[in-house]
Amino acid sequence: MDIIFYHPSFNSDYWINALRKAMPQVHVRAWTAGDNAPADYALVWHPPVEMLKGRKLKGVFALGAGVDAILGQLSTNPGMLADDIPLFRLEDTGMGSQMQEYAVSQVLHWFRRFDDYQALKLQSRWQQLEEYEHTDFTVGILGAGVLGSKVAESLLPWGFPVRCWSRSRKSLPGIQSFAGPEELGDFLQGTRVLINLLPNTPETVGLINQSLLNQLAEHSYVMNLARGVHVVEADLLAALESGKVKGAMLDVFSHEPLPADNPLWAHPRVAMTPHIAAFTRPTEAIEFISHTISKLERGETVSGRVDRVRGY
Ligand SMILES: NC(=O)C1=CN([C@@H]2O[C@H](COP(=O)(O)OP(=O)(O)OC[C@H]3O[C@@H](n4cnc5c(N)ncnc54)[C@H](OP(=O)(O)O)[C@@H]3O)[C@@H](O)[C@H]2O)C=CC1
Ligand SMILES: O=C(O)C(=O)CO
Repeated sequence: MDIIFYHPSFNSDYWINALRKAMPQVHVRAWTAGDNAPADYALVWHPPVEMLKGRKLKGVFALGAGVDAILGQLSTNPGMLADDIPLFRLEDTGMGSQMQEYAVSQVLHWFRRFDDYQALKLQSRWQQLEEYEHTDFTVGILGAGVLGSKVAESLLPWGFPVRCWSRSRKSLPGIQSFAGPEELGDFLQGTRVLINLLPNTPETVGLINQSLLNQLAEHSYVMNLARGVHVVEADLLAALESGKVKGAMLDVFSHEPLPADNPLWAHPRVAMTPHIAAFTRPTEAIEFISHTISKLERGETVSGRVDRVRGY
């Protein structure tokens, strides 16, 4: 069996060696331009079209959780991957716990008013503020998939009311589930902290806009951990100006790196990180991929297959 590997920024030698160790019976090679030799599987992130075009593969693995980039490539280059070649993505593989750390630390930061205390500190002011109540700090998570459900679970032990919104109804202990567009309004009403973990699809682009933000609780907080295109930046800035939204924590942006003249950089109530909420962890990712390939080779059912029509 042959596997080809391409990632624009990962250390290919490291990955190839680790893949060979995990699957000693398999020939793994880094794909380079002009390599048209046959392969059974491709492991990719932002692959050049020519890498996949015309290949008769048994499967393609995206080396991340989101498949918006590769599906975007496919929509402009339909011949890049035949419809019958399955596309897989990484499910958790160590990203869940990273998302939990990010979300819990930021929710606690807002809940304990460290943002307000930092602002006071910058004015050299010693002032004790009124405490927030857990009951006024409902956390609502957009997306209750692999990562959203893990984030939801991690917030429960801290005493926050937690709810999630997804396409299908969930049954997660202690978490209120809202499903579909008809229940979005009820989900937003009373949500104080909104965490986004939706995939980037035609239905979710621009979802976090003026209309959605207006439905949140007063002095709410927005955390975007999914994709920049989910948020209409001008609407978020307006909601911050009006005070409807008190603070935002953004990991992802419509244009990455965020251009130097973007007003989000200078906004005092916007915190940001450069798309680091969750990294692909090689050990866990390779375990997932090798396990999935073994099952596919045995004709068994696997999880992680992307529904290309649905978009995630
Ligand atoms: N910032 C970063 O470093 C990283 C960001 N990400 C982003 O996180 C996203 C989520 O990852 P993951 O949890 O693994 O994805 P999943 O596919 O497991 O979960 C997606 C969730 O979104 C819900 N959903 C999708 N479309 C809609 C819709 N139209 N209306 C309502 N709910 C919808 C799904 O509902 P249902 O369950 O009913 O299908 C599901 O609950 C990725 O797509 C990626 O963009 C991922 C890793 C790192
Ligand atoms: O896995 C993903 O989708 C990512 O965004 C990793 O940065």
